Amino acid sequence: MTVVTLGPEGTYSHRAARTVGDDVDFRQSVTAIVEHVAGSTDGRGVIPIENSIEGSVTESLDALAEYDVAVVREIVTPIRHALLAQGPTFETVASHSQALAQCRNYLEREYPDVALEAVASTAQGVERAREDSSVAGIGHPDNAGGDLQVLAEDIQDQSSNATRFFVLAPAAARSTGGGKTSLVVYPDANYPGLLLELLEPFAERDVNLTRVESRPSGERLGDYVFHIDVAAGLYEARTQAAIEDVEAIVREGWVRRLGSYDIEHVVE
Ligand SMILES: O=C(O)C(=O)C[C@]1(C(=O)O)C=C[C@@H](O)C=C1
Repeated sequence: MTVVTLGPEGTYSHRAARTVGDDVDFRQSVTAIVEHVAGSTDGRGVIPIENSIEGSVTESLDALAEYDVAVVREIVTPIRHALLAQGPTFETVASHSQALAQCRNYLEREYPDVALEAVASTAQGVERAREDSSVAGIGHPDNAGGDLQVLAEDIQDQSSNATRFFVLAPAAARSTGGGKTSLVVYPDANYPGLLLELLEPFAERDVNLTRVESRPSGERLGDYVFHIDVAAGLYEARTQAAIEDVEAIVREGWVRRLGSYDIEHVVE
């Protein structure tokens, strides 16, 4: 089975995808990965969802609201960034915007005068550094080699830096088994107490929420899509009952069950 993820070779997404399957294929954006999985019969995709320093990967959340796919596993992995370049002097640091942000304090302290360039992935930044001696990349240290040296390791601003990835499958592969469930809720309404109403069905049944994130719906200013994760499986009566209550509240909008899944911690 081919696993599609963010390329080129050497991204953190690639490292997470290798735990799903050996045959990895690359796309240039998270949206392209989700679109591929949604249109496949048996495809798998791995996308970053949330980082412990920088928070949500918003492109991923928006793609999950747009395409009908299933979440079948969560992978949590430590993110330990290295600074890679051909030599100690460079003018630009190129990396994924999440990685640049995760190393913000380090860069301000050690390289206050360099320009920052956001590219599609950490590995693409490393490629830029391999081609151009005036550019350094931020990425996994395993990307060093050839002309590229590791100038510094563990440059992320918090040593506990970690990212959650979702493993995606076509909607038909949705599972009700697992310790966590992800939902996307679009109320298409706005009135005082709406969010409280949406969360009460879970509290009443002792279902612990592990994440609530709001994203602009794109329809109009102040209109939101909510991404809700709970620490309970869809197979549980309490989860089903809570979601039915939410569906009754958002009659004008929709609720998408992304599925239930378990978490895997991948250390390297
Ligand atoms: O650019 C990469 O290497 C990615 O896999 C993307 C990504 C992200 O979007 O968060 C993944 C993990 C790290 O948090 C930094 C970048």
